[in-house]
Amino acid sequence: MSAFVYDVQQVSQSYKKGKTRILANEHITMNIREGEIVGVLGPNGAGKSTLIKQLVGHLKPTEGRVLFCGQDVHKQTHTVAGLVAYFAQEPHVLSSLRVIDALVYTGQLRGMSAWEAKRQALELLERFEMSDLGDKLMKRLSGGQKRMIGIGTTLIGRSPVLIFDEPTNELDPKKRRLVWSLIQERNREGATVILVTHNVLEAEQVVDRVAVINHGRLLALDHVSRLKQRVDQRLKFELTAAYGKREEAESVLQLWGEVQAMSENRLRLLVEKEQAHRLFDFIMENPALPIEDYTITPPSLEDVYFHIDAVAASSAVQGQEAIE
Ligand SMILES: Nc1ncnc2c1ncn2[C@@H]1O[C@H](COP(=O)(O)OP(=O)(O)OP(=O)(O)O)[C@@H](O)[C@H]1O
Repeated sequence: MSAFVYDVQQVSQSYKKGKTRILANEHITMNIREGEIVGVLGPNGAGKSTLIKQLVGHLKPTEGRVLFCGQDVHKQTHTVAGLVAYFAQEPHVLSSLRVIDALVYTGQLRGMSAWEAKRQALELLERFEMSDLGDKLMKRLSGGQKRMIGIGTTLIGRSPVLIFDEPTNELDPKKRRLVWSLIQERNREGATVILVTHNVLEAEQVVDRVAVINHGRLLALDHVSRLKQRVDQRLKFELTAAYGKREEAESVLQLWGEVQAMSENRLRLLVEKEQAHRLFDFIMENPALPIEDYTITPPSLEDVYFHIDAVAASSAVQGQEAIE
């Protein structure tokens, strides 16, 4: 058994579009270890889904190769299909089935008995609070309900590797939270998880490592905490100015650091760490300041995302390689 579940080696993919070719990914090299949750982030059209399709064997890379447990994905497509459950971005093909059958048949395709597949299907419907929809046709479900059943078909059968392409799109906050906790639950039971998401703030609570992709290139792959060390280490104070007093608050705060206006009465102040306690004292000792409240926020994965993107954009201008 290889140390890596996936070993992506110098993978590139070009699509033919009329007479031109689109380079969707370019020399991507990365690996996924057993038991981790890896998030794949990047803007629209960055090449995330292309990478996922290469991992599951739906696309054969134009260059390079993808190894699954040490062997080329394309030399063992049946094994990969049996071990990797994939939630695709596009609606799946089960639309003429009843909800319960979509789940049970998928479970049986993964080698479960009809009885066990039905048991797991009913359990999932209950977790989703969708037990009353079991007999409904898939095509009669709402967009979010369809997505939940799609997630159910990925989870049923307890595959050792789960790949989700934007699992929480279109879901209400309660369902999104449920999906993230189900993903973590399966991971605790041993599943390796790879997920593409635009929901950076929610993903931050769940993922171990993050791959940032843009223009088909891997810009970063690291643990969230290590990536955070790359961003601005100044503390971020978010302040609300008293009504109509934003400019007054701004002029006082400018003495302490860089002030950014976030909205009509919201300000962001970036302060060097060693200055922070003095700023606290200053606010406490001056109750007449036109500031209603404030919070301190540490760097988030979203800050990391924007930082990496900005560095890559300026490197591209300088014609310089941005990968570490
Ligand atoms: N089948 C295809 N034929 C031609 N071009 C394609 C095809 N699929 C994707 N592309 C192009 O390849 C690039 C990468 O697309 P991809 O779907 O991998 O991006 P993505 O990061 O998943 O985007 P999104 O977040 O919008 O889903 C884009 O420029 C896209 O237009």
